[in-house]
Amino acid sequence: MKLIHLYPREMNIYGDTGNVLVLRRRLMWRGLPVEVVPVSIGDRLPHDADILLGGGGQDAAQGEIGADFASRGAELRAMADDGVVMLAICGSYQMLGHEFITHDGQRIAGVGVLDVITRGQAERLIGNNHVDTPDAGRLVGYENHSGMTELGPGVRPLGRTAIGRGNNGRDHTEGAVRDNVIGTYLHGPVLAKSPRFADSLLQRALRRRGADVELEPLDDTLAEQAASVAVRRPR
Ligand SMILES: NC(=O)CC[C@H](N)C(=O)O
Repeated sequence: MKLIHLYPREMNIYGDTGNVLVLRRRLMWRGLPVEVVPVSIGDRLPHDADILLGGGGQDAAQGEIGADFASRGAELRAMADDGVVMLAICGSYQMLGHEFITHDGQRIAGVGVLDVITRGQAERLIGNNHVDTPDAGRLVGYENHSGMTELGPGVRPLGRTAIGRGNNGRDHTEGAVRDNVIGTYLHGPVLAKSPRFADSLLQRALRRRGADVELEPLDDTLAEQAASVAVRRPR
């Protein structure tokens, strides 16, 4: 498996890089070969990627990578159409959408992989959050964003948020999905406390390669204990 880690320096708040480590480790535990390729400003995007991961960032960091990210639009859309698995957290989620207008009016162009648009507001949505997905278990994480994201008809929500504020604090949706592309506001890193969801990403990537094997079960007792403590925390 080839994992692409987008902008590891600029887009890594609340330990989102942990998502890369979790996937890498879950593959290694099963004896499956894995390579992680960091892609920063100006680097070539490998076209044989299986999974692409991007973390959250401050508005300023999103501005810094904005032009470089936007220049990769055609490549990223082609990869998404080709079934590459993508997990984009918060700032990267916003930038996979059509655009992000920051709270102070700066327009950061997105790449239109996800049919969502985001506008910043004065109040930030902050706190613990979790969502139940229909087919990949519970995601447990933490949100902190000024951007309010509205979903278009080209995506479906990742799940419904009961306690958190999710995409926009209004419609109880959290995240967005199309094909194998998933965006979410959940930091944490989210995959550390969502082992079933982590495996569902690996399973999608293996299936796309024609290796529709069942992943060997792992002992996720600690991750599940951490998740059950986290969901009982106050928001
Ligand atoms: N946590 C994040 O990635 C924040 C994203 C964006 N800067 C916002 O505030 O909405």
